[in-house]
Amino acid sequence: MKIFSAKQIKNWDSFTIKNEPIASVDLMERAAKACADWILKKFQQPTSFKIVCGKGNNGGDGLAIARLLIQNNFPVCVYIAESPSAGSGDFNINLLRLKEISSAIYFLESTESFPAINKDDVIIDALFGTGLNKKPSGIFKKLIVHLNNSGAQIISIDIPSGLYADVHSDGNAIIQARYTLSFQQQKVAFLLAENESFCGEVAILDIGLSQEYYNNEQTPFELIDKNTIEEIYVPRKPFANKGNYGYACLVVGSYGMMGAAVLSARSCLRSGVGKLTCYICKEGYTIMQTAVPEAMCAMFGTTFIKDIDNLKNFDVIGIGPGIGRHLSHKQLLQKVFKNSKGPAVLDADGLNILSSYPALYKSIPQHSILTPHPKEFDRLFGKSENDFERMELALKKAKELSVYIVLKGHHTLIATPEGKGFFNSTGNAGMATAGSGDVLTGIFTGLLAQKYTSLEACILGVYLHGLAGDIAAKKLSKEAMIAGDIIDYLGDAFIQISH
Ligand SMILES: NC(=O)C1=CN([C@@H]2O[C@H](COP(=O)(O)OP(=O)(O)OC[C@H]3O[C@@H](n4cnc5c(N)ncnc54)[C@H](O)[C@@H]3O)[C@@H](O)[C@H]2O)[C@H](O)CC1
Ligand SMILES: [K+]
Repeated sequence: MKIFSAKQIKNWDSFTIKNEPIASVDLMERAAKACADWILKKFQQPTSFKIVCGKGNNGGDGLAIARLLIQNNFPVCVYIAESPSAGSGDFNINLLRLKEISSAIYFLESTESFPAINKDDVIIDALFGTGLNKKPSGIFKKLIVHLNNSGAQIISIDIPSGLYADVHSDGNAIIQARYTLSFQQQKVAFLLAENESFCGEVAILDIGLSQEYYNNEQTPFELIDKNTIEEIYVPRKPFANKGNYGYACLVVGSYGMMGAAVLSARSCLRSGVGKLTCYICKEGYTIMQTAVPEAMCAMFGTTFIKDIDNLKNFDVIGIGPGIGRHLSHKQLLQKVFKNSKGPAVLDADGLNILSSYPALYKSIPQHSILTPHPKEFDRLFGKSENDFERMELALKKAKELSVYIVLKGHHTLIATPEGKGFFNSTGNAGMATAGSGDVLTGIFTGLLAQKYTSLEACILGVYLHGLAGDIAAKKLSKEAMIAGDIIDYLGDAFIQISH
């Protein structure tokens, strides 16, 4: 699904009003109804709601939600943060509607008028939405701090007030929501780790914005969902043999780090590759042959891989998991780059070695997949001040080097050479465990060998990896699951996407 900017969302709103057509106040009612329905499912009597509104359309949503909750017999008090500017048209209409059924409407003009909040109250934050255009200051800033300090649960409408939807919210006072009820689609800000403490659990509510606008509007950002996967996944052919699914090579492991090698080899095989050879060190031979009998082994070096040959036989080479950092690995990388038939997969120490020799960047095979976590990314391309800056840098470097950068995180970002950014929607905190990156490298290598393009391998790979992790977490808990479990549930993940 495409992800639009705040400006595009405003245009989407206007397009829907004009073309559905629907009166803007009725669209606001639809949004408020979707929120009220969600709230009524979650909270029972005698929950008392304190609804804090600005004077824009986000505040208008808050007033309409107040009316709907009162009509469902909940105790509701409404607080409107005063400002010199007049309320928006739909805010004013909803204020009149609310006044007909409630007198518990208070205007906040100074800190003295801030309400006392009970820990059991539920606050609904409708102060600012996507129309936030400057840092909250004065009474707004103080109000945000007051609400955060109350200890009560906060439900933010559309976006936690104070947070910008698509740029870094540098030092802003921002609501720390327990839940965010956002309209129609995710916002880029929700997908970046730096905003984790503000958004809470995000629910996306469908308010029926125009499909035509969605189809025609261009945006660099997309959220990978089941529809994206359906377009990419290719079922196996009944008459296939192992030759149809490619020959992969993994350059992995060293003394003390054979676990990484085993994990990447197993996940590569579980991703459907036809044949796999692992280049490993002598000490790893018995380990690999015993743990992964389906893979062939070639030994080079004693405690670490020193040199390799015959790389031309392979459809794809993945390098990095567990290889450690040794001086001779520069030559190893050069050999891989020189002999790759097509794109390669670079991970872990493969990336760390690369970052020590920037002169090698330009010889990375076109459309290779680089899979750094934020620290590895910073080592490769320099430090970023915040997640938005890092995201922009990933897009810039992907274009410059003509590679796919898979920036790993809760919502892993795939930055493409065409300047697009795909966020993953599967995965969970249980996957923050040693070895889960090695599993991802194996999956990418296996998918590339099967002739998925680099973009397809990236999208399908991160989605399957996260989905297998989600299944593992459900069966085993986020705490107890380990990287090997992600591999064990890859089969269930394939079954889910193929039905
Ligand atoms: N997207 C949709 O389809 C729908 C969205 N709805 C809701 O509308 C808001 C966006 O409303 P808008 O009026 O454009 O902006 P806000 O309510 O976010 O507030 C803007 C308001 O406040 C002023 N302002 C902005 N920043 C500051 C600041 N730091 N300090 C003081 N004042 C500030 C600004 O000038 C405006 O006057 C969206 O989020 C949804 O909640 C519709 O209800 C339904 C469809
Ligand atoms: K809000």
